[in-house]
Amino acid sequence: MKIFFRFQTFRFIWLAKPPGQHFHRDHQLWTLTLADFEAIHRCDRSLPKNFNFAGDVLDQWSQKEKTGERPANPALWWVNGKGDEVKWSFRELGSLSRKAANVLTKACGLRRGDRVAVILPRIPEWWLVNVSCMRTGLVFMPGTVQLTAKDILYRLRASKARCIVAGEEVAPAVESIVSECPDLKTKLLVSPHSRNGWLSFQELFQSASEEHSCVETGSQEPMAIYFTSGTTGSPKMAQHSQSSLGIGYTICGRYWLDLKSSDIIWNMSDTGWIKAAFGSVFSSWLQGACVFVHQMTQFDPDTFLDTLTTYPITTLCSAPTVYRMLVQKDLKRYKFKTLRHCVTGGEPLNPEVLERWRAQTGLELYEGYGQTEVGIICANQKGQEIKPGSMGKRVLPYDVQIIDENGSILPPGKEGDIALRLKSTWPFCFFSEYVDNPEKTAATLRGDFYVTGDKGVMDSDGYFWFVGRADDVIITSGYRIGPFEVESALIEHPAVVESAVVSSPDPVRGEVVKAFVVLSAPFKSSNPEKLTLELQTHVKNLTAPYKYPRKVEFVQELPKTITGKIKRNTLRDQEWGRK
Ligand SMILES: Nc1ncnc2c1ncn2[C@@H]1O[C@H](COP(=O)(O)OP(=O)(O)OP(=O)(O)O)[C@@H](O)[C@H]1O
Repeated sequence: MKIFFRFQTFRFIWLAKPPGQHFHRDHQLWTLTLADFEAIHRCDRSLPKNFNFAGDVLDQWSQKEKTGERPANPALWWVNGKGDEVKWSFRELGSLSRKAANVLTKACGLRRGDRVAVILPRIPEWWLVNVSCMRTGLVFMPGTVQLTAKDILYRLRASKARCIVAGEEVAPAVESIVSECPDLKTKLLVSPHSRNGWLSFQELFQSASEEHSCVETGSQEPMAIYFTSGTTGSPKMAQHSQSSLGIGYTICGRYWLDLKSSDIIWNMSDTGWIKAAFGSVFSSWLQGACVFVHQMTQFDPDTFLDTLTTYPITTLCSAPTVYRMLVQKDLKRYKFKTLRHCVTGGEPLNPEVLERWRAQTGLELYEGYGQTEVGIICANQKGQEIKPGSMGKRVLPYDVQIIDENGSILPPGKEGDIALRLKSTWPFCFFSEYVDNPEKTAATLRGDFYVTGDKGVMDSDGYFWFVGRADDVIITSGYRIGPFEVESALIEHPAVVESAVVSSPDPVRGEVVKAFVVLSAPFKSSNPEKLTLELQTHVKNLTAPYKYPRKVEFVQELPKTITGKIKRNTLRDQEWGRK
């Protein structure tokens, strides 16, 4: 409720001023267009020397609003399910983020290039702080509110952050470790209440000026640091530039998300992950679309479906795990009047889930494949035929290939490492480096390629098929087995909600396939031995028989990262007694 009133006040202040009075033309306006950005992707045009997403993109949309060239669609539409709502136009976002920029530079004394850790839930301030970091040249480092004190300590120390912006959810955790972070100078609290030792964002914001000139950042200047999901180890700090994020998501916003300025996109990602930057900032705002946010603290299928039927959302972006849960419901009961485009990624999407989504909603599900480091690499783009189970075709400007251990390109149909060919220069939409970790950055290279660490196959039509993370591939009796194929076979059985397939030690074969299975409600009390046999026969009938899980364990849930990805390595370590 507090947030609502606060922002209603901002809105009132803004509307009380004559339109345009506080509009700033910071630099470069309209020297670059979306067509230019696409030309950069196609390598038909070089990167501009300077680029700033706030000045060169957001302020352009603000200008278009002024001249009526953009539909009357908010830039940000936030709800919390309790009746509170915030709607900002691009002009409002511009004016509010200039105030926030002054809070960061004047009141907090931060300087261009300083790193700012931002641990906020899905509240409008997250977008304000993000855009104000762009305006001031500060390096934005988001983290999820689910981080523990230990996680926060790791992030603050590794990044040498100068400032942390957080809410009350994590303030006690920050206080418990702050003495171990000598580089941290400022703690900025986003809350209606004050707290000892913290500056109050709300108070400083109220009195901050709207006058601010956007910093003229270089295209390759650092813009953000993203910690990877930590699916396979400690999160790595992938640093992105103004252009890698600010221009690099043009093609996928246009052709994968199929966005136009009249669209309203609901991207479910937590604010701590690059998927939030991708879907709720860059891809969408490059196209001038409205970003819809529901501040759900926990995913709840019923609230989710109500939201989708209540608001005029046109585009949905969510992880496969969400679609896996949704297809358990009777979706035919819901009318999604405006929804027309659904995408997913971050994990493999089982073909069974795609088929069930299609059958129940009449909508396609467009899968994309990407990484924090390099953005979207492959996707089923609008207009392309979808092959269920495939991640689609390569996305410009990437030249995606399957290579062997020597860096040689493998022919279609052969399994190998999914890799991106590097021309003479580092692609502009790549991360710049893993901060302070040149060895890790160098380890991603093999000959002329950047190696993703995933195994896959390309077919003769140029579609890519995910086999598994390189470490997840199971080698048994000389056969190589990708967990995804076995999991996809298992989920076709009505007893299986989801599963994780890993290697397990075996005295004869070295390792064998083991499946951890979460059962659907009607099968929860089945006889385990009988059901194991049934599932094994089912997999043998659907895939090459040697892939069937020799061991099956029924579990209540699977270990997952905060982003919802299955942590197969945890189960594998457990099997091999490595814990
Ligand atoms: N459509 C997809 N199908 C299969 N796997 C996917 C898909 N999209 C993403 N992934 C997986 O997610 C990985 C990228 O995720 P992210 O950048 O969040 O880091 P992470 O690899 O999960 O974490 P860490 O590097 O810390 O272990 C990809 O390398 C791939 O393994």
